[in-house]
Amino acid sequence: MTDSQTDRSSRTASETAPLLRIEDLWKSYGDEEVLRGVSLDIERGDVEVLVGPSGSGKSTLLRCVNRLTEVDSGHIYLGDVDICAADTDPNDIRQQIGMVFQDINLFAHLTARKNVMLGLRRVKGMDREAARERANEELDRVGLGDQVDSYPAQLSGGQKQRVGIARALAMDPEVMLFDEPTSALDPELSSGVLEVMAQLVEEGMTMLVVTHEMRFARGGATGITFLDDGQIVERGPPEQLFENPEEERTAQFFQSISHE
Ligand SMILES: Nc1ncnc2c1ncn2[C@@H]1O[C@H](COP(=O)(O)OP(=O)(O)OP(=O)(O)O)[C@@H](O)[C@H]1O
Repeated sequence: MTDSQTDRSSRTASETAPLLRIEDLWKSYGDEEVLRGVSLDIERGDVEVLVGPSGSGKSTLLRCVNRLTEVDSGHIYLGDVDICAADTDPNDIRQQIGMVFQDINLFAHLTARKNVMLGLRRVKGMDREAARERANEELDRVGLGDQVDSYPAQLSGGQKQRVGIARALAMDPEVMLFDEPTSALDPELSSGVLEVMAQLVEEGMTMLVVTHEMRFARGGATGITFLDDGQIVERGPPEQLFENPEEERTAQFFQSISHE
């Protein structure tokens, strides 16, 4: 058993307040109700995988958690901070809740190290040397210790994605959000990214992940949330959703993706 698994199983009652609480979230675009009363508690060390059909609202939910999308109503708390409150600075939230997107948006004119250093310098206010050292450490953590001086054009898609992960980790986030981090990558390039994500699971990182990688969901998730038409249909441990779902819609969904 790893340390992180021990930590999860030995949590005491006083420590069980969720790290992230999503409460009755509603979001529409025009007439389309995309999130319809979503509530979800994520505890420290949880790895929650969001699955659901295309257009069910998975990305929108992640974007609300990172304040990239404003909610219509409902609340999201990180600890006791209301992320959605008008006086909460989105930039503070984005340091504490790192996000990795499907599209890899690195600065092309900066090396991997400088891409990671940018936030450390500008947001954390670190001096150049400290930021350089920290960037090296984070790139090492994602297996790119030998690529710190490479420019994005010299890196594979999977390596670029790992630079993006290192950049988010450098902010010391409490939670990491992943929005289909491997779906733009060929299978062989995905594996390095999935290995880094598995390593973060081992380290006990709290993660909310949208992915079609069902092997990661089965092996790495502490919970699976099945979202359909903007509502949570079922949530439970991976064994339940994969093997013994309570809801017919969940069973149909997992059957449909097993034929893909
Ligand atoms: N900025 C936007 N403006 C208008 N409609 C949007 C916007 N973002 C998302 N939508 C719509 O909201 C619905 C849910 O989109 P969302 O991307 O959250 O779904 P998803 O479950 O992540 O889908 P996918 O698996 O295809 O990425 C879709 O119908 C989408 O077209």
